[in-house]
Amino acid sequence: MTNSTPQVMTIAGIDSSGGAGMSADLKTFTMNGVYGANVVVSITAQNTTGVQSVEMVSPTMVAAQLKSVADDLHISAVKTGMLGDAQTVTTVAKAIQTYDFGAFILDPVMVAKGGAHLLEDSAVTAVIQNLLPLSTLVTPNLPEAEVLTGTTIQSDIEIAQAAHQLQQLGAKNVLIKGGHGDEPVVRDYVLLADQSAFWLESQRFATIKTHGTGDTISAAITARLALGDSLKAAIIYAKHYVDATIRQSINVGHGHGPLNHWATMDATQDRINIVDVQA
Ligand SMILES: Nc1ncnc2c1ncn2[C@@H]1O[C@H](COP(=O)(O)OP(=O)(O)OP(=O)(O)O)[C@@H](O)[C@H]1O
Ligand SMILES: Cc1ncc(CO)c(N)n1
Repeated sequence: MTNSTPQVMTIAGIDSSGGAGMSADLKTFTMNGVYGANVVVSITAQNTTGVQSVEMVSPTMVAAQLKSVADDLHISAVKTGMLGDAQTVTTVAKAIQTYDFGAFILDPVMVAKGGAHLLEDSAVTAVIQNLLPLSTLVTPNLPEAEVLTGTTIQSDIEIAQAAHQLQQLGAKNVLIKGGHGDEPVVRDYVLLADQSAFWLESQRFATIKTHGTGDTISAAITARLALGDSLKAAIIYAKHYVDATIRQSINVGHGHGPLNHWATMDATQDRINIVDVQA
């Protein structure tokens, strides 16, 4: 199907306040010039102060949505977000093996900014066994990288080791996000399939309005891959985009407010340092 509009898909939970999960993904897709399909695995009653309630969609219904999209659309990159439980994880893994959705970005969402658990503990093994080996790129934050590798990560060396371990578990490429913490410089670590590695460094923007940062960077990577970027270019672009959405902040809600998805990227070009390292 040549010349069709670039189409991507998010498989995720929906946040009623519109800032994280599927809503962040769709806003990012739209702002970055790709068409977004959406397979809903859970509904969350959520706002910028926390998650009040979660209801899972049945695995049968998740599978039906995936089939409907596969039967009609031409998806060239797919990302997953909140998956909730082991049954959903295995349902999604089966679909990714059955259909050709192109590059697969696995954002292993576990805990919301306010502390609510978005993945049952019993589902972590399912993610490791069923999804990591299928992933083009896995994008854990530091706590998620610790859970997936079963290690404690405190130093740069431990971050690099965790990235290697995630590759050994089957992920082709790894992005470990460093948004958590309060150091003045935010540092994300990237290990690519060819064993090249680099840090993406930016000044931490002093704000609590970071609802949906992880969803947004992984959605932007997904969009850029569908537009034809190399993975490295897509990751660097996405880092610039999420940086702009954080800095050009908007005022919504009373807690961890959402990002400005229509932020412009012109002023951010010099803000991200790319530091190559020996993997
Ligand atoms: N205060 C900040 N200033 C600048 N960049 C930030 C800030 N917080 C997060 N980032 C960047 O946002 C991106 C997402 O990182 P983060 O570690 O917050 O992901 P996450 O924990 O998965 O987010 P989520 O809350 O969506 O689960 C990374 O590129 C990170 O460097
Ligand atoms: C539904 C949903 N997915 C992902 C996240 C993480 O940002 C969240 N808070 N809510």
